[in-house]
Amino acid sequence: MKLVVDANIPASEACFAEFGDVVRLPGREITARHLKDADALVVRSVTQVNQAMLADSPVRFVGTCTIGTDHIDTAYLKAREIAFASAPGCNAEAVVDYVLASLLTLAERQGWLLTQRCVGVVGVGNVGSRLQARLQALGVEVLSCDPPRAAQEGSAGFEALQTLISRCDVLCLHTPLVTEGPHRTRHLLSASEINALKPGSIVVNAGRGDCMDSAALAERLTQQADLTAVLDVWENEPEIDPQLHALATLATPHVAGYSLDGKLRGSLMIHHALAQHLGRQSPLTLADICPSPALGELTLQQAIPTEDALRLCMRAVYDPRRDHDRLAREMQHQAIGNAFDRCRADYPLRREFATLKVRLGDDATSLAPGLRAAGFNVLTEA
Ligand SMILES: NC(=O)c1ccc[n+]([C@@H]2O[C@H](COP(=O)([O-])OP(=O)(O)OC[C@H]3O[C@@H](n4cnc5c(N)ncnc54)[C@H](O)[C@@H]3O)[C@@H](O)[C@H]2O)c1
Ligand SMILES: O=C(O)[C@H](O)[C@H](O)COP(=O)(O)O
Repeated sequence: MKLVVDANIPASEACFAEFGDVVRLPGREITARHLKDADALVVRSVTQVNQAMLADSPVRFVGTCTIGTDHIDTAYLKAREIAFASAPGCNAEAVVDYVLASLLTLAERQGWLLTQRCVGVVGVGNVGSRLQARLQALGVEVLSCDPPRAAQEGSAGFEALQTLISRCDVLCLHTPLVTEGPHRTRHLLSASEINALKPGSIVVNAGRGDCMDSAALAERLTQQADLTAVLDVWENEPEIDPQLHALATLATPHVAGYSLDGKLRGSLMIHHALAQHLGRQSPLTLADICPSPALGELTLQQAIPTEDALRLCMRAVYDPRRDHDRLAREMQHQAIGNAFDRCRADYPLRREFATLKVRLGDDATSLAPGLRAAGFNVLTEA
């Protein structure tokens, strides 16, 4: 059996070599030519998997080690009866870490407290629901918008997008790219929504770049300069708009979900899906392929303001300014697309908040609820 696997998938040997010969290729370079004698294809989000790719191929299984599936023509796979699996939720915790870390960074820079802000979450799925839960546990007011869920489950607990736009200080987009049907998300935030955002508000996009009209956002940021933009995803990746890049306060190269834990969960979920497709059972677990974190534990001995403690612990694990700075630096030395992809391919090791044990001394136990709410693994002396 021959498997073509994106070279940016970690643990591909541990997860896929037992099934056959693994050919690793850069995801953007995989073409129909490579699949002429392949039985399985395992990708991430940068490989377009469609009829052009698979028409002349014997591939019977396609897996994507990602949450998003907009790069896969699932209707074509279904018509050809090619098995398909994705990795829902694999990196959702990492995206929530990214959003919390970005907001805590802006709070420090702009002089406000997270608990003073109302946050709108658009798209309350694996990512959005976890974000909502962590923010609410921290005492932050959250308004949620998810029309597909509201249609299925009833409208209680969900608001209209316009309500979030008019009431929230922070608007976080966590929608998939949906181009057809009643709940399309392409340019969900178009010029009219972007222009209606409250002056001084923050807009975060860690869903898909196409969910927001980049030109309209660039226009508002240029003309009024009264918004703060945190952008991890972009229209036309990797050839992102340099003007919008320069206007965003935090601008990262689609790495919100790039924790090692999240990527490995994605590899593992597709490993199990392929095993099942082949009628096998596999005992492989995350613990088998995921190393212990470099920083396992830290101790806080004195109570300090909660959000300072959150920043301290967060920065011991992940600081989004590092990803912002690196993209800006790489863009000075090479073409934008190369810079964007290089930052993703050579991504430094990053772990999730939950991997850090935070030990609290007797004088710091009041910090326990806030640190737990933010996702850290809190240990108290008692
Ligand atoms: N930046 C990153 O690194 C990164 C990482 C993971 C996921 N993502 C993106 O984030 C998206 C969301 O991830 P998820 O795991 O929460 O997916 P999910 O499928 O679990 O949840 C998506 C939610 O969006 C809702 N939704 C769909 N259309 C909507 C609309 N028009 N308005 C409001 N809500 C709508 C759905 O009902 C669903 O609840 C993914 O599809 C992916 O594109 C990005
Ligand atoms: O959909 C997802 O899971 C995320 O967007 C993921 O982080 C994409 O990563 P990539 O496939 O581009 O490496």
